[in-house]
Amino acid sequence: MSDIITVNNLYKIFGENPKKAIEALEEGKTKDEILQELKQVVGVQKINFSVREGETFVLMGLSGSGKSTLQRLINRLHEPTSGEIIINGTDIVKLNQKELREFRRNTFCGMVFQNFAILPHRTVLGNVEFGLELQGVDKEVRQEKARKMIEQVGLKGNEDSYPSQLSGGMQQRVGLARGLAVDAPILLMDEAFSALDPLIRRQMQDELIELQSTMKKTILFVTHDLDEAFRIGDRIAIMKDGEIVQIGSAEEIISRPSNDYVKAFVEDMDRAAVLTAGTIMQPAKEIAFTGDGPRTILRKMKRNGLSGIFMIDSKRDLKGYILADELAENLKKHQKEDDVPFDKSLLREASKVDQDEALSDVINAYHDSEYGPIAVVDDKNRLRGVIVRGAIIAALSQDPEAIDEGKINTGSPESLGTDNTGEQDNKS
Ligand SMILES: Nc1ncnc2c1ncn2[C@@H]1O[C@H](COP(=O)(O)OP(=O)(O)OP(=O)(O)O)[C@@H](O)[C@H]1O
Repeated sequence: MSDIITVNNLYKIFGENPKKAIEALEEGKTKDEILQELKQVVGVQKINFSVREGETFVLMGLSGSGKSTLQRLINRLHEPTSGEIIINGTDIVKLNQKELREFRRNTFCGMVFQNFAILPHRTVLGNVEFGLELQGVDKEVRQEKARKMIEQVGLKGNEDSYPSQLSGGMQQRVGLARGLAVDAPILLMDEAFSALDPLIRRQMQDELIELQSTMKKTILFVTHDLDEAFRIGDRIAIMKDGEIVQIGSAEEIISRPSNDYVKAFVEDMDRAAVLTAGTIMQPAKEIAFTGDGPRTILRKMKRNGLSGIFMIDSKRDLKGYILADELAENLKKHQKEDDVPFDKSLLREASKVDQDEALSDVINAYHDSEYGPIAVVDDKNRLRGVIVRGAIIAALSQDPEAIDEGKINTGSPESLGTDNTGEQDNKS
């Protein structure tokens, strides 16, 4: 995916003397000190990031952290104090007003706001076609597009209703349909779902994810809600005092917060719902191959102190799990033979999860597993890694270093249930 928006060293100072404020920032003064001493408000500072085409990129932060200011700079509703904003190869800071109008029309779908900002005297259809009308699209074409979009957001049958006849959730669908109907690559959403009650809000988030999977717009979404950011964002930029303090996927931010501020922020998150099997797995260091003889496999296990081992074929296709005790028992029966083939009845079904499955699913798989480690596979059943009990505990214990090191935490959380896997856990 190529970058559609690139922002370089962007500043926005509100006040009469922005140059002085930027100098003070460079000297290390804080936003508060600059407000006190210079009476200048730092909107955003030292902003550098890129958004990829088709990505849902979320600006997240507390009130006053600068997220709305940053979003408004991106379509130049605010004039930057300094810096570059390159969209599709054009530095929009350099455009004159006429060029800017044209550029906006072809680039932005318009904005979806918290207060819906729909026109009260227009019907649903009239509202949804409005953006296309501004673009100068013919009535017939725009109404056909608008009707399609109304259907996609689940409002079919309400084309002729007026906003006052609709619930909050329905009004926001109108706003969303209006934004999405416009044939432009970037959709800006500012706290779009914040006024909705929690259940409807979640529904709208799900629908946005669903719509986005077919529409593939680039969405720049502002929210103060971390749950929302993590649910819908491919990547999230966390802002504080006008600065971006971390950019990453939900998993990256949760498992590796860049500083104490972010760490405190994500502490209350439901980590089990956000981390995936792929994030917490470790490489499968010792594996048995289908061509290996049983003695070789047993030697491998003994050498590494393993009580079980996964077997794969030459394409890494996962074949099953072998228990050392059972293999040793089986080999005793063939002590005097030279060339013993591997007895396929020793191959047990491996406990496995897909690499994209959430930690909560991994925990369930662990519960159901009879013999310990969980294999992590891709969509072709190829072995990608293993998850041992210690990694699950480390992931739940909010200790990023423990995840890196696969460190065992001796505290056994009830959520993992009975430890029927004994010593084999950390050994595959
Ligand atoms: N037009 C303006 N004039 C002066 N200061 C402004 C203006 N707009 C924003 N600010 C200041 O810039 C800073 C960032 O504000 P901004 O609205 O971008 O934050 P936010 O993270 O979007 O917060 P919220 O969620 O409350 O909207 C704040 O200190 C705010 O007071």
